[in-house]
Amino acid sequence: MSLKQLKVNKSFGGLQKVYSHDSSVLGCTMKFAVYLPPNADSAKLPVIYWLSGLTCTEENFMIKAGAQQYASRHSIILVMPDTSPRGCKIPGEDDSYDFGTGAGFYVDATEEPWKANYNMYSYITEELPALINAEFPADAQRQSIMGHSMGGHGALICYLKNPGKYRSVSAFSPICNPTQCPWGKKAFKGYLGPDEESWKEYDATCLVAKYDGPPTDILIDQGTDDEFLKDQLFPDNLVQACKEAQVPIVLKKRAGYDHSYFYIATFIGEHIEHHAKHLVE
Ligand SMILES: N[C@@H](CCC(=O)N[C@@H](CSC=O)C(=O)NCC(=O)O)C(=O)O
Repeated sequence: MSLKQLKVNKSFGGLQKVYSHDSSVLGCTMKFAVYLPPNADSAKLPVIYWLSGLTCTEENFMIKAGAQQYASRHSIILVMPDTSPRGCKIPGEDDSYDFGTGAGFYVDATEEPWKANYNMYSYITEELPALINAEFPADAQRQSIMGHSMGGHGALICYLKNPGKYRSVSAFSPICNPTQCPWGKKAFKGYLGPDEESWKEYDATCLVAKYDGPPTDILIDQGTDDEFLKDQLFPDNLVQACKEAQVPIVLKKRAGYDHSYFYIATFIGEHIEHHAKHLVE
């Protein structure tokens, strides 16, 4: 799979690395970051996948969240992929911050000219884990997923569409009901076409009604001063849908916090602890 190490830095006794590889489902070269805790050469370890938001690369969470100290403490591998294919030379791919490059929305596109490359759902749930499990000391039976904003939406749909595949899910300020907000409508129309029924397959608030997996608490974190809360995120819609479907969910509201990585860094330790409860036996 042409895995190439680009960077390595020692961090909290472990190694923070960046790799590139050729992705067959995305048809381009992709980068991802991986944090290997101190004991990564002596045992198969659990993994948490982190999905970033709009405009991010594999770098934002790696350098801003301060997650390595908690992953080191709990002996968990962190995997931090990029947020879209890059450099595919699709007309318009770099025209806006919320569609195309940096905005893959974790769907498998069905529309031209995106469908040959914009298959982030398959990349995150299939191709990347296969690579991680083959090349790193990862325990394929112990994986969880979390993310932020567009990546929080990604984490929720990957969890809900694959009962049992991920032991736990959490999200910071996720786009909870993308079929109803401007970011989601733009992305889904572009990647999935005009049939709004097909969009529901990638909307957490719509998917909970069908969820029949383990009844693990979904953990949602939301700052009350988030600049995108009112128009884009709609956490209360997801909570209501979970209540109706009897899917357990915990929504933590954080007074005064915004949408930034300063907020994520404040609470990432709690999220990794939440996942550790499900991953570390
Ligand atoms: N175009 C805006 C919005 C960009 C932005 O805020 N991106 C967030 C994620 S938003 C939802 O997915 C982000 O994580 N940015 C990277 C960072 O390091 O903060 C703008 O540019 O302001």
